Amino acid sequence: MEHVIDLDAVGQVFTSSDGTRITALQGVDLHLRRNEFVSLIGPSGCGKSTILRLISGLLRPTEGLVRIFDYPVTEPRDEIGMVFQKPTLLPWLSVLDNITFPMRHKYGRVSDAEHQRARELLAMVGLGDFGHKRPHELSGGMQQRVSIARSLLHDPDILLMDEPFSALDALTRDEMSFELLRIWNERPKTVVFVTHSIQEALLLSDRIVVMSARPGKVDDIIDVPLPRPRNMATLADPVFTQMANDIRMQVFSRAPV
Ligand SMILES: Nc1ncnc2c1ncn2[C@@H]1O[C@H](COP(=O)(O)OP(=O)(O)OP(=O)(O)O)[C@@H](O)[C@H]1O
Repeated sequence: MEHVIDLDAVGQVFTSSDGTRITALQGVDLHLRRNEFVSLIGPSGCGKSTILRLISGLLRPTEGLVRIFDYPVTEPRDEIGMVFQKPTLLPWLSVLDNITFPMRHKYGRVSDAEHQRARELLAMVGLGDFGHKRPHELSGGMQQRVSIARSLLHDPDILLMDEPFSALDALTRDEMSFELLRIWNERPKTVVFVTHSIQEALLLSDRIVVMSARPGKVDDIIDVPLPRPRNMATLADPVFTQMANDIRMQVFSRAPV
């Protein structure tokens, strides 16, 4: 099985402003396959976002090795798209210009083909008629759709998503999960998805990485055998309910009191 992302014995120690050393990650081994959907869950501060930053090349590990397509990660790369908790759109640009902004920023220009692709992506996330609007004219869910479209403009092989739906209301959140599954189905890629929601992780993932409290380690990697395509009926599947309970017990039993 081909690995797209490899973390070998990765450790991360931060030195805080008062000189205290914080071991955020210790001995993390992770091997993620092409086009699989993997969620990271675990208690607050166990290093989930740190893992995304290491994969993205925004951070270099203090121990061990991070590789993408077998090459050590030394800097941010074009094969990777990122979506954060907040949509981080530029308020003075139109929705379409927000989507093409990273290209314009990096290469100084945006080709006609990229403009066309931006319009297609906007249609794909259900906002075909909103390209000329400004971000403040859109709801939170719509803004997050724009940031997903932006992350897909250069058709990355890897999509890193850091609690992308956590700022949304429960209904929009479910809707966005199904939408993400549809997009992932249309444009398969390796997705690493950080969430605090066990349900969200189960609904979306092929595998769930359960992390233990700081110093963050991989506690368990759980295969999710639920059939695809997943939909509303998946939420009522007895396997879903049982797994959600089991994982909840596992996470709580490891969390610091
Ligand atoms: N730049 C930094 N300097 C110092 N400490 C840091 C830095 N970045 C992260 N940390 C610490 O490393 C630990 C892991 O942080 P990280 O944000 O990866 O956790 P997380 O699991 O994503 O947390 P949450 O679920 O609350 O978002 C935390 O204790 C955090 O305070």
